[in-house]
Amino acid sequence: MNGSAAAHGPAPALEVRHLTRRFGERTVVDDVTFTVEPGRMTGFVGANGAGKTTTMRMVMGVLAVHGGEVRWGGRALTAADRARFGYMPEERGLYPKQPVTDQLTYLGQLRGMTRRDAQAESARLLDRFGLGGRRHDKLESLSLGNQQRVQIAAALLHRPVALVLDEPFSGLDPVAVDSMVDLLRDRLADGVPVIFSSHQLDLVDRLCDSLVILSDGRVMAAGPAEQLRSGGPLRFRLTATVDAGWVRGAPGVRVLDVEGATAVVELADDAAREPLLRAAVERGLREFSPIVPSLSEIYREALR
Ligand SMILES: Nc1ncnc2c1ncn2[C@@H]1O[C@H](COP(=O)(O)OP(=O)(O)OP(=O)(O)O)[C@@H](O)[C@H]1O
Repeated sequence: MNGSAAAHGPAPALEVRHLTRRFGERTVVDDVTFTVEPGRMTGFVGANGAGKTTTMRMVMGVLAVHGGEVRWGGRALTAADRARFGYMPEERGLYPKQPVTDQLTYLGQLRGMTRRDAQAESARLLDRFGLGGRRHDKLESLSLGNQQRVQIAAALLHRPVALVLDEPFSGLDPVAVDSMVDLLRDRLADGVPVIFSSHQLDLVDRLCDSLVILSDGRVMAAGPAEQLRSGGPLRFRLTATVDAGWVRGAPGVRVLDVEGATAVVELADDAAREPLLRAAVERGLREFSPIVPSLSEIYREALR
């Protein structure tokens, strides 16, 4: 298949380094650095206006860069590299009046596929989305969710070596999200780096291996999900045999919740763990378990 990651060996990481962009006097992307590792689904989150779309546009060469660079395979990303990327822009960009399969085939050919390959791959993708029967319909006659599926098919058609997806899940029902995720997982298994922006934190939590959190054009946190989770606050749930009110006096311990014999606490640092555990044992310890934060909690924490 033309341009497939498998045909070229595993894809390299996509590295965003000190990327900066201004509009007039305002710096809307400010020294942004993160890495999208091959085979990792990276969620790109941040409030409205944080700079996600602007960053993705610079990665894809749609918008000029005012500082920093994007690297691929250890060198500056080129237009030829980008042609092998899959991009789903915020402004979706397919033609409403054209039949679905015609425009997918055309796009595939633009990206170097043969007509036959492009037709076969668009048929396969449309089938995977349950749209096989609609392939000759005009795009505008499809529901918004189905139009979104076609947009995704357009980004995936040429088996891209990296995926940059701006809000790919918005407007999709849960079944459509799952079929899209299945397709993305196929690409991830080939070692393709995937970054997608989203406001749906529950989805990000469920799907992402890594996270980039942006606020006002700056990276607040970035890295593998497990690393961000372990770097979060030290929270524990502990249950003893007596009323848990006693934890309130424990040194280095902030009490988040007490209910009967159970308390949820946050430790100032790791040194507070041992004395707390000893005190709990003296009170008939039953449970002392770490609370692993969800990515959405990490997100909220990073933006505080
Ligand atoms: N062409 C432009 N001219 C002037 N300002 C712009 C332009 N494009 C974006 N901006 C501004 O840059 C900032 C970042 O916008 P951007 O669309 O990148 O944010 P975002 O994180 O993608 O937001 P959303 O989640 O709402 O899509 C915003 O304040 C926006 O108004």
